[in-house]
This record gives sequence, C-alpha cells and structure tokens, in this order.
Amino acid sequence: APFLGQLLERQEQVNGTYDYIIAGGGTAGLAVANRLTEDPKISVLVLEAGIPDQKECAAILQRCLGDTMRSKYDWNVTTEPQMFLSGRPQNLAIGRALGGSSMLNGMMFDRGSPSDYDMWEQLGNPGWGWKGILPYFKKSETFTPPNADHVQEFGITYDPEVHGDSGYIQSGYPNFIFPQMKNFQDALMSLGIVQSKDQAGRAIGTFWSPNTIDPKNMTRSYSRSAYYDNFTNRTNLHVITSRHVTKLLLDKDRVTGVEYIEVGKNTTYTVAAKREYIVSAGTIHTPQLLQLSGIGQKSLLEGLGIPVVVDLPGVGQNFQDHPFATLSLKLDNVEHSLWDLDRNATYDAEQKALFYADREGAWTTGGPNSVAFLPLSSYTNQTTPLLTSYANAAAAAHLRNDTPAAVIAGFTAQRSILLSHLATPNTAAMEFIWQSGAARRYQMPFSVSVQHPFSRGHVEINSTNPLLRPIVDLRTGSNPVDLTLLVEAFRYARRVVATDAIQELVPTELLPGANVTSDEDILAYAKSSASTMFHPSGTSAMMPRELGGVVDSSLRVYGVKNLRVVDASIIPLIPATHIVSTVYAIAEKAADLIKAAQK
Ligand SMILES: Cc1cc2nc3c(=O)[nH]c(=O)nc-3n(C[C@H](O)[C@H](O)[C@H](O)COP(=O)(O)OP(=O)(O)OC[C@H]3O[C@@H](n4cnc5c(N)ncnc54)[C@H](O)[C@@H]3O)c2cc1C
Repeated sequence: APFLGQLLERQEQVNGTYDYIIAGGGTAGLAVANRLTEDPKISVLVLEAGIPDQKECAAILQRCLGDTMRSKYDWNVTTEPQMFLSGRPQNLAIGRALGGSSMLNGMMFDRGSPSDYDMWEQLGNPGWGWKGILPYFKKSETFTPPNADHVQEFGITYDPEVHGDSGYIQSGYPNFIFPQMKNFQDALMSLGIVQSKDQAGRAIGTFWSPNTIDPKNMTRSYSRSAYYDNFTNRTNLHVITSRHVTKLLLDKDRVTGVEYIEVGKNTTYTVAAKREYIVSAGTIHTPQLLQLSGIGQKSLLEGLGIPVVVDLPGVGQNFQDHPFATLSLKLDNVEHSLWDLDRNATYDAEQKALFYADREGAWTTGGPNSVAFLPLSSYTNQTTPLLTSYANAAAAAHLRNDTPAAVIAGFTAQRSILLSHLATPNTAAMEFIWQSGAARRYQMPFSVSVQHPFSRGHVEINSTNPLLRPIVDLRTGSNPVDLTLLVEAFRYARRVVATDAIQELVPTELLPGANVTSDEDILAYAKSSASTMFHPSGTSAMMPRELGGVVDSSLRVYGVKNLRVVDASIIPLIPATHIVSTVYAIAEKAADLIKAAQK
C-alpha cells in the first residue's frame, strides 16, 4: 500500500480495522501512537480533527509565539461568563492541529515538584507518585544543558541526573537571553528565596526553566516534530487529519467502533479496533466525546435523550486550571526587550538576520524562563489563616449546587491532601513569572498564578450535535480563597519590584498602578483582569470511582473494557508547573501500561 505511514490524505486509504484507534492526534495522542507502533506488528490509526501546520513562523519560531491563538489552528473556545471574575468569559486557546496544543503553546518545559505527583498517588492511584512518573519524564526528553557562557553570565544551574538524554522532545535554553531576565533571579534571592539546582527534580524556589526548543536550529520541539515527523516510514502507523470523531459506539461494556466525519462534510464513517480505543482529545473534547457516547452523569445524558451506557458522574467535572493576573511594568533602564521586535523594525530586521545566519539573538527567545514557584510560607505570612479558610468551609460550599455526591467526596479527599501539602515548604502555591513581553502588550508583564486552586469547574454537553462546543465553565475564583492568594501574591510581587535588583532597571508599575493598594482594590483588579494560563486539566480524572473518578490507575474508563483516556483530562490534581511535560510523561507511561496489557 503506497500511502501507508504517510499522513493519509484520502478516505479510501483508511483501513476497516486497526489494533488501536486513537481519537485526537495532539500532544498525548501522537506520543502514544508512536510508542505503540514501535512494534511493527501493531497497527494504529490516529484520527485528528485539526490540520497539519506548515512549519510557518507562528508554528515553530519563538519570534511568533502566540500568533496561532484564534487562528485556524485553535478550537477558539470561549468559556461561560466567569461569574467570579466580573462576568468575563475567557478565551481558552486549544490546539486544533497535528500535535494539538503542543503546537500552540508557550514552550515552557518544567515539571511539578515530587509532592505534586505524590498527591496523585495519595488520591488512590498506585504507581503515579513521583517515583512512578519520574522515569517517564526522563523517557520523554533529550535535555541539552545551557551553554558555558549562559552558566557563567546568568547563573543557570542544572542537574543531569534528573533529565533524560534520549527522549524525543528536545528541551533546553534559547541561544539568547535578555540580561534583565537575571535581575528577577537576583531579586528573589535577595529576598531569601533559594535557587533550585534544577526544577526537574524539585521545582521550589527560583529557577531558569527550559523550553521545548531544538538546540540544532532553535525551533519548537512538539509532539508532531518529536513523535511523528521522523516516523512516517512506519507502515503500521496511520494518521489522518481533518477527521472529527463524533461518537464511540458501545455495546454494553465494550466499544465496538468509532464514528467520525471529514471536517466540513456530512458523511459519517466508522472504523473499529481489534484491541483498544484510546481517547486523547484533550480536557475539553474528551469529556464531550464520552458524554456524547453515553458515558457520563445519568441525569445529564437522560436530559438530552442519550442512552446511558455507563453512569459516571465524574465525566466533565473536576475541571482545574491555573488562573493568573499580571502586574505590568515599564522598565526604563534596559537596552532591549522582546516587545521591541514588534515595535522597532530595524531591531527586528537585525535580529532576524542574526537568527538566519547563526540561530542567535532575540528571535530565538520568547517563552518565559525566569520564574519562581513558591510555597505559601515563602511569600505570605498568612499561611495558617489562608489554609484555615479553605478548611473551614463545608466541602461542597463552593462547588456547583447540583454537584454529584461522588464528586463532592473526591473534592473532599483532594482538599485534605492539598491542605496537608500546602502547609509544608515542599509544595508550591504560587508561580511568579517574569514574562519578558510574552504577552506583547506590555514591556514586562510580571504575572502571578495560583498553582493549587480549590475552585472546580465543569465541561458539559448541552446538545447531541458533536460539532457544537460544549459548556465550558472554569468557575475560576468560585472558591474565594484562591483569589485571596492572588492578592497576597501581588503584595509579594511589589516587594520583588522594590528590591535593588529590579530598581536598577528603573521600573514603573503601569497596572494595576501604584494607587491600587487596599486588599479590596487589588482584588477588584484581579477579578477584572485574571485570565486562564491555558492549562485545562482534570475532566476525566484518574481517581477511584467512588471519588468521582473517570479512569482507573491504568487509565481505563470505569465500566468499559477496551477504552482508555490518555491526555491532560486524566490529571486528578493540577500540578504546580506548566503542564505539557506532565502530559508527555502521562503518555509515555500510558504506552507502557497498554503494552503490558497486550501480554
Ligand atoms: C496557548 C497555550 C499556551 C500554553 N503554554 C504552555 C507552556 O508554555 N508550557 C506548558 O507546559 N504547557 C503549556 N500549555 C498547555 C499544554 O500545551 C497542554 O496542556 C497540552 O498540550 C495538552 O495536551 P493534550 O494531549 O491533553 O491535548 P491536546 O494537545 O490539545 O490534544 C488534543 C487533540 O485532540 C484533537 N481533538 C479534539 N477533539 C477531537 C475530536 N472529536 N476528534 C478528533 N480530534 C479531536 C485536537 O484537535 C487536538 O489535536 C499551553 C496551552 C495553550 C493552549
């Protein structure tokens, strides 16, 4: 068959059956497909709704970071009005492309701390604590250490022991770093914060985060380039794009096939798997697909006339994200910053020339990498009162009124685990990011982001039409203590700005502005400006069924024998990090679990 192994272009090229069918060729989907097809006897079909990028600037260069948002590569999801954030809906970018959100993301590549994953294990998921997942973090990456000049100039430290050296995702540092990025590290250290030797082993304190960047040419390393582009010679791997999976066909406790359409056309096709079905459609579309297929909360499905195959109230619940808010600064004493690329054509042209000559200069940089992840006790003296306010409310007090009992039980278990970890110095509660103009609207956005929110949202279909967007409600700030944490973080951010290291840069606070000082005013600013960090997680959570879980610790959907979910939706508790490296680790571990089940 002449087309095998390549991206399939025509419907006739799709076979009737495969060993495995994967719904969603995104970050996790392509990684799983790659690992399963290492065995030439195993055939895999990946059905991806999006399109392949054309390796254009927006897709692969840090220079154009953000340009894919609201483009043809984005699902363009708008959330419900966020009632706890002044009623503002949020634009939730999600990749609709070969490689999914990894093709669209900010290229930060960090990990949570050991405690973030130990919490997963404590929630009833054996094998998913730090010890169990670390080998898969390593397996997914090839880490290139910072060059000697950068070690010298910026004080970047690293520990090769915690990194991988033969994985497919390339991680490392851009060839160019703006000098003012170091002032942030110095500022934190002058406040007594310790620099982590390497975030990959303990992401607490201040540190330089790697990016997903190929050291050879300073281009994006993402699921497509890492797990697909070099493997198109595998005749047992079929990938077809512009194919939207509309339904899983179920017969009692087994999936018997998937239905899908070619995007923009009406014909429905069916394809079947001999071994298993894997849903990797991401945090929004995985629960949508399960619900459309009759797996979900009985009352929701019955209300839409969908026959209930498995009454699984957790599907679409437990929705978590990292909300962030920004202190915007103008720095008068810096030679250049990232936003000059958009504002100074001469400088941009110089940097472009440098990039194409030597892969040097500001075109190589863009993803934030000077950051700090701090436990509560490092940035506020209110640790005990804050944790007490979380603990004192009834567990369901801030959940939606009709939250199913099992989901309340799950949240109750999460809450007590979170409270015990957040009381220690080993769990980060807040990220502080010196963004270097990543937002493009300000010269120096200095953002703070809640890492272990107690607010929970949901994703729910309100139509049986698979092509309509489901209801996406983050419910950010529904637990008011999350927002109090942000207010405390603003106060600390101002202490950071007041240090000699930042004052040297001659900063002016543009937003919220020096006159915004009371708790009420800072809170009002946070509510009027807080946004998603694009880390949607948790809507098909890996937890015991009685705690509202959707998949077990082998990622099998409860009540169905041959169906797994592998993507960010299985994350039971969002870790304190940008989550893509966690998604790759989940996919790598899932592939091993699936292979083990073949025996
Ligand atoms: C703008 C943005 C910036 C981010 N920045 C960072 C960052 O700097 N660092 C970091 O660590 N993380 C970042 N993230 C988060 C990270 O990229 C994602 O969490 C991760 O890529 C999600 O992987 P996934 O496999 O769960 O889903 P995805 O990668 O989104 O994959 C899901 C795939 O399924 C496809 N699909 C959906 N429904 C269907 C269907 N019905 N039929 C067929 N296909 C379907 C989608 O098109 C998509 O390709 C960012 C995310 C965004 C959106």
